[in-house]
Amino acid sequence: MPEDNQSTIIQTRDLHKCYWVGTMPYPALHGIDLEIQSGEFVVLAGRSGSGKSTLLNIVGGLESADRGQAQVLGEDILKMGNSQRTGFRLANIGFVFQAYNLIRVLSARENVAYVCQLQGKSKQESLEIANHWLHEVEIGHLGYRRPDQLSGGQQQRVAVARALATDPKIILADEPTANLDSTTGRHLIELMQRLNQNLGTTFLISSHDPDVKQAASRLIKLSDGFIVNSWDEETKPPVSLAVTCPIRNRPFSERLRHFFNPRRTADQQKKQGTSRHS
Ligand SMILES: Nc1ncnc2c1ncn2[C@@H]1O[C@H](COP(=O)(O)OP(=O)(O)OP(=O)(O)O)[C@@H](O)[C@H]1O
Repeated sequence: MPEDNQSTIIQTRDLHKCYWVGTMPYPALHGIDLEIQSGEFVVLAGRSGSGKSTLLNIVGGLESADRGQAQVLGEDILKMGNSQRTGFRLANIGFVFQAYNLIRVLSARENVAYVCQLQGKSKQESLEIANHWLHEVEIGHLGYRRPDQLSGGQQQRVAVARALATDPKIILADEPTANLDSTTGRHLIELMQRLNQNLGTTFLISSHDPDVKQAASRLIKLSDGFIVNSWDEETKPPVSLAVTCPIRNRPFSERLRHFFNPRRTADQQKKQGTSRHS
């Protein structure tokens, strides 16, 4: 059961992220303040490009941010070095991706066991854990099949078993039903809900899928990199891309350009920001 005394398990403050393609900035997040309590089943909704994956990736320690804080289980994940972050992820966070991301040459149970071996468990113990979780996600009988011998829904169940096998506090799922037909997607989300209720694992899921949104204990709406209360709410234009995309995070060529002609860079960014929101 979810913990009665909920505590904040994920918290971000003023989180900014901008991607660069050559000299063009692509702002993704604008000052995101997020709070997730342990045991919640939260869905991040928003149209394509609204920043859902970016937010999940930063919270999961897969990407850096330009500015702000991201506390996961009380630790500032943005301040960790690479190896510390990898260890933290392995111990505390399970990932489920839209494209399953299974290792093609390994069987379902080997795929699940692999993450346990990364945690330092023996092969035998890891395979036993894998069997347990494959049964939990109702495909225990398919453990010896490779991913290409499984349906999309079955592969995603393997991915969920793999995410759970390390006994994480948090599962981050990026569009987990996007490649599944609606019935299979519904079954998967019901399974995730059940696991959330039985194990108390916190789920943060990004999705466009109405069935997933329906299942949420809380829905967070993202629009153009902002959290909004309703889809009608106008998002603030990224007036200050110069702030969102700090100089030190820009590509070298862009830093040089800015150094020689800061005005031109600001104008270029303003134009870019205006065109994105016009
Ligand atoms: N690697 C990248 N390089 C450049 N721009 C990127 C990159 N990744 C994301 N972006 C941009 O950042 C913004 C947010 O993208 P993100 O993938 O987080 O959105 P999303 O809501 O997850 O979209 P989708 O639902 O299509 O997966 C978009 O404008 C996108 O084009």
